Amino acid sequence: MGDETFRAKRGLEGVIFDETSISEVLVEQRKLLYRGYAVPDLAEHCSFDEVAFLLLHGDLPNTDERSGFCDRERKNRALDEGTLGILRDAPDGHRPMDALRTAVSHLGMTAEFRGPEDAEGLLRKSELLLAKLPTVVAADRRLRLGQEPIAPNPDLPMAENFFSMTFGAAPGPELVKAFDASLTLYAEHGFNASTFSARVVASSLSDLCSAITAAIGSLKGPLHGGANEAVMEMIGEIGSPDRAREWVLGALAERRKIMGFGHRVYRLGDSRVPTMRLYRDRVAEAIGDDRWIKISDVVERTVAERKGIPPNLDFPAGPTYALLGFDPGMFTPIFAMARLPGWCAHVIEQLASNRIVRPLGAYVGPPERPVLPIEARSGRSTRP
Ligand SMILES: CC(=O)SCCNC(=O)CCNC(=O)[C@H](O)C(C)(C)COP(=O)(O)OP(=O)(O)OC[C@H]1O[C@@H](n2cnc3c(N)ncnc32)[C@H](O)[C@@H]1OP(=O)(O)O
Ligand SMILES: O=C([O-])CC(=O)C(=O)O
Repeated sequence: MGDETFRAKRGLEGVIFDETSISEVLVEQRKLLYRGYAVPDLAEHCSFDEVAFLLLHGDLPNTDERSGFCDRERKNRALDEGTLGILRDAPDGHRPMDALRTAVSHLGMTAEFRGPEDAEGLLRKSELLLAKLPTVVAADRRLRLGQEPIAPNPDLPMAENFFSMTFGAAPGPELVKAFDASLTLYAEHGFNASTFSARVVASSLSDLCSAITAAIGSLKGPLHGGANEAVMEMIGEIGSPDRAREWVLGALAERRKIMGFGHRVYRLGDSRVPTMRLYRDRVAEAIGDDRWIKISDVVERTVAERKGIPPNLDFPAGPTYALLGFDPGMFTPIFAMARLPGWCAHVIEQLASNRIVRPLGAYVGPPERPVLPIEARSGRSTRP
């Protein structure tokens, strides 16, 4: 053991890393507040653009602030040729999250993203990313299917424009509202893995696009944002409600994790699930297809009975996106579009009172030993 001898907090469980005024998770009450506002109220009464403004600027916008914010968002949606070229040249069979991560990394080199990263510069660049991420996600989806990207329509609000760029048209208002509410539910969640990644990168005084690139890489994993895709893969594999119980019991017997269940912070249940479930059920009813819900219900009951573990937001969100017509590869990129204002707010907060993030590790490797000449070394393969 070296000097750094102490018990490691693996996964940083229970560690308070810093103060934040962006969101508050009230575990016992199963509540989540964004800057003091209850998230189900925001999902019901506000659009995602207002929530993005709230996270980035500190409070809900008034009418003038909202119209200025939305005008800038509509004006900045288009991608430069270079970034579109990255998407066009992406290898066949690529993962959509890889395309998104690479596109954001590329955007960071473009002229639009140059300039100082003082408070004003960070807000300007955060708003640019907010406008451009949906365009990247929709364009990549169309190119993957061999279709030409559809240009953003500045006459449409954010959610309608995203449907238009993806499918050519937006569905009815009830379905658009369900999608928009899901973005609000995904927008921010404290010091989760991807947000923490963004803050770590920002803490070395790197730059916003590098921080967001890292966050996207972290979100992609199935233990975090990638779970919403994995949920739908599981439901698809189960196929019908009468196979669901057996499938779950088999997976648990093999000690496999059931995607969309469990949470590091919410041991009693994810505060966002009831709201997402409500919108999922509305979408299923509007479409007249409750297949995924019936399977989900059996999965949820079986996991509760055998493990006592409640679902997290990804569990109802996955089937909602499938019902809205998105392919599973788009689910985690949609999560990233939604989480973008949360990530940017955290980078801004980190830099407002920065200290480089540099924890310690408890060394458990070999003690000090001499460097032998190469002929005298036993080598790894012969080591006991
Ligand atoms: C929006 C989001 O990002 S929410 C998270 C999305 N991720 C998922 O849905 C992936 C599935 N869930 C998981 O892997 C975990 O619950 C995590 C990653 C979310 C949390 O991980 P941790 O806090 O480290 O919990 P950990 O993995 O130690 O689980 C504690 C116990 O519950 C069990 N457990 C936790 N989640 C699950 C699950 N989904 N299925 C089955 N068992 C589970 C573990 O096996 C462990 O049991 P043990 O003590 O008998 O070994
Ligand atoms: O908080 C977490 O660890 C994961 C999560 O639910 C989120 O990022 O929305």
